[in-house]
Amino acid sequence: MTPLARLPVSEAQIAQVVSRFYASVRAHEELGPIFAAHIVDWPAHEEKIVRFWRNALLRERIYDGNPMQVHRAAGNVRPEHFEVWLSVFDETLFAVLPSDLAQVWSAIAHNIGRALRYGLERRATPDGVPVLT
Ligand code: HEM
Repeated sequence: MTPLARLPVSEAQIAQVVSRFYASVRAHEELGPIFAAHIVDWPAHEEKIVRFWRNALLRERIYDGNPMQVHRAAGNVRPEHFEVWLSVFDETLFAVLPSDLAQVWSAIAHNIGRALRYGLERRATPDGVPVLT
């Protein structure tokens, strides 16, 4: 599959994954409080994330946010959280979707997670020089 190919996933499947994933996140001992510190309107958050995934997987131009900036600005999102987030996400994908589809979406999520994590690790200093810690 080329990087620009659309994944054979339906809008309904994306909505189902997002809804089930955030239900698990809300109940998760470590992730729950991180999100609770930011999200007051869960339906609005989930709608935004559905648009994010429809943009990433179906190439629909319906999300134009900046996740890198949002995660940096959140203040309580740390690089080590990505592993936990991705394991809950994988659990959700394989529970909801046929496994070949879950596999491909999972690989895409891990790539995005790697990029976001890298962005968090390279925290910029006031003079613009990244701190590589
Ligand atoms: C592959 C991994 C991840 C993806 C694809 C992802 C995606 C997103 C997206 C698209 C948003 C909305 C950005 C916007 O407002 O436009 C968001 C918000 C958020 N994410 Fe993530 N995320 C990931 C990992 C994480 C992790 C590891 C954490 C921390 C445990 C996290 C915590 C949050 C929080 C708290 C918000 C809401 C921030 C706010 O509205 O102030 N995310 N995420």
